[in-house]
Amino acid sequence: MVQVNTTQAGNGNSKDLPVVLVLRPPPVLKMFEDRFAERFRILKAYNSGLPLDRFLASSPQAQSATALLCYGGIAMTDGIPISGEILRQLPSLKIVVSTSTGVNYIDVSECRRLGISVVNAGDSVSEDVADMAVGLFIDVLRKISAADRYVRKGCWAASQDFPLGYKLRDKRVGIIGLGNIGTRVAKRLEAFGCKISYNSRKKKDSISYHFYNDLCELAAESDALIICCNLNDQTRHMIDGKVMYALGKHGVIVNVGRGEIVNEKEMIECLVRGEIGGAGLEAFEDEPNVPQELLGMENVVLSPHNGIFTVESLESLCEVTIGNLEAFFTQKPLLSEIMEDW
Ligand SMILES: O=CC(=O)O
Repeated sequence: MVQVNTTQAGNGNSKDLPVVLVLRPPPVLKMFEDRFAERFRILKAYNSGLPLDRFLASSPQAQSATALLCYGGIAMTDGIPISGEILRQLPSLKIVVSTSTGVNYIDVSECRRLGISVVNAGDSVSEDVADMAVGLFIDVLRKISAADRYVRKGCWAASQDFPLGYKLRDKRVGIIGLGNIGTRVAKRLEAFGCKISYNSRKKKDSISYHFYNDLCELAAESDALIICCNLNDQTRHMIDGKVMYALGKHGVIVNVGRGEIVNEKEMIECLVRGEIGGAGLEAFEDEPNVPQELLGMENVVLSPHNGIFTVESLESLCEVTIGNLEAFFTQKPLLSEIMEDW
């Protein structure tokens, strides 16, 4: 039997509170621990001093926990995949609360089979991720990061040439995944005078943007592809060399989804051979390891998967996470349940 220290700041009587199991603390829990601790008893597997398997098997509290709070797929952090193996070790589990939007690190079909609900960050961080996508795109076209390096290195003062950028207006942008984030990227870029088309699982009847079922066709008709979709078995490596070849020599790839949606090796080959024009990336296949080749490319803008990390987004993520947990414990409708397969 393992007793875990669940002592929480600002909580004198945590024993009466509903238990929430945490394997690794999500950034939002670290930032707002007091708010969580006022409402829930956080069962901190990471404080047990035991290997996870042993802790889960031997802790009566873990065995009776109905809610699991987790995160994953976001760099600068070290989330744990919520595999079928972990789920099967938690016989009382009824809900998995993800503080990430992407739930590719959760075995969602096993959750369904076991009757466990899954909720994610909902729409709480979409605005900021959309801003990041647009920011990366503008940076690639207008070379803002490259210009910053140029000034700092003294190249301006030394009268060295700086290459021309490209205008944003009139660019044809193909959005891949027109959900909460993709829709916002589209709205923002429309305001800049871009022409929007999209690809998603199915055509959306209420949307007037041109829909392409075929990614190569979308790429051939676009100056940039902005990846905003989920990672799943259908989308893994769907942006490959063929799609990039269709995008063409001036084409730009922006990825604010997950690294594995792009075939990174083929993207690097295309960039090296000049088969695409540039990339703005905040997601990589093996985060936080960014391939060495990308580090030296002036036409590539890199960001450490930090699209959601603003004060405001973490605040609203805290609200939706606590809201989902409270709804679950009081048998009210969940705020952001994942309804279909991802
Ligand atoms: O990548 C960010 C998220 O999934 O929330």
